[in-house]
Amino acid sequence: MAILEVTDLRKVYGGFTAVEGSSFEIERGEVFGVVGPNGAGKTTTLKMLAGLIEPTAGTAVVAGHTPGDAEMQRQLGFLPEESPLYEEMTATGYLEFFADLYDVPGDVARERIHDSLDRLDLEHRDRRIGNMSKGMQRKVAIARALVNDPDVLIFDEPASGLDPLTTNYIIEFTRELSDEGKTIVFSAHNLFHVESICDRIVIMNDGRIVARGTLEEIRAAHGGTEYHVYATADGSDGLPDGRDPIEVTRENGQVSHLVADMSAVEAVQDAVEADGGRVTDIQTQTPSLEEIFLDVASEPTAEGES
Ligand SMILES: Nc1ncnc2c1ncn2[C@@H]1O[C@H](COP(=O)(O)OP(=O)(O)OP(=O)(O)O)[C@@H](O)[C@H]1O
Repeated sequence: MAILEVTDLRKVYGGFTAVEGSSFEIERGEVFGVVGPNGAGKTTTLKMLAGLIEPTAGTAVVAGHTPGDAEMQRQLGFLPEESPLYEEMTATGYLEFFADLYDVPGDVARERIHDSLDRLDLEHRDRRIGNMSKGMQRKVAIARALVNDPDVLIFDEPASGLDPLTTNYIIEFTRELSDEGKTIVFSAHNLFHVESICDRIVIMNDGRIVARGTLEEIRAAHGGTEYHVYATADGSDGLPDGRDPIEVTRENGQVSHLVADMSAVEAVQDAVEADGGRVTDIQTQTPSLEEIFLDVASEPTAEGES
């Protein structure tokens, strides 16, 4: 069952449309990625989901509640892209203060906060936040999104600008939260992270969703998997009309035929054998999310869906 339902969400700032007609559903327990180039409308979308900005049109429903309603706030944890923290407070003091705002009983709050900070490997918890490094501050901000033990977490760029070790902790922690059943909406520029933890994604460009689905679905819709058929002979002349390989290259006496599907692989095999050769290897070539992203982000935005 969808825990988050977004229908025709739109945001116009003055005369400028930042988000145009976004619709998607997120299932309970999913890690859902929102990716796109700078200015695509990711943060605006996430803030509308979190009830921090009012949509111009459309609706976002989280666990049956509309953003801003008190019960929805209880079910939601939001990590903003840039999180101003109270610099004079210690990490634990700050987190206890936020837990109190959510009416979390003191002993439950302390245990929850220490558990989150242990798992995020945050040292020096009684240091003033203003004296903490950027990575430490980000960990405190993540722990803040968890003080009310929400079912749905919205993480806007959780690991941007952090060193690889801290980034790794944060990505691994996000994965663990998902394993524990949390639903996570996640925006990131690092597509490797998106690829490694998201179940489904939407790619936004100029305020619109331009691709959506699992990575496999998106790959299939944008060229999909291609196959390299390596052989000792070039059978491409013997292929039936319309079955030409995408590309034929020759290297070190081997001929490589690049083709788009398994039936084309079989056609090449038959043609190579008819030419007196044999197939020596078949390898798949799948486009990375980065390649697809560069492709769809450079296309003029004409929404192909919803
Ligand atoms: N308060 C605002 N007033 C006017 N325009 C805004 C406002 N907030 C955002 N925008 C514009 O809306 C567009 C989408 O911004 P948004 O921050 O959602 O993009 P983003 O995809 O999160 O980008 P980034 O990856 O750079 O964080 C941008 O052109 C931005 O300048």
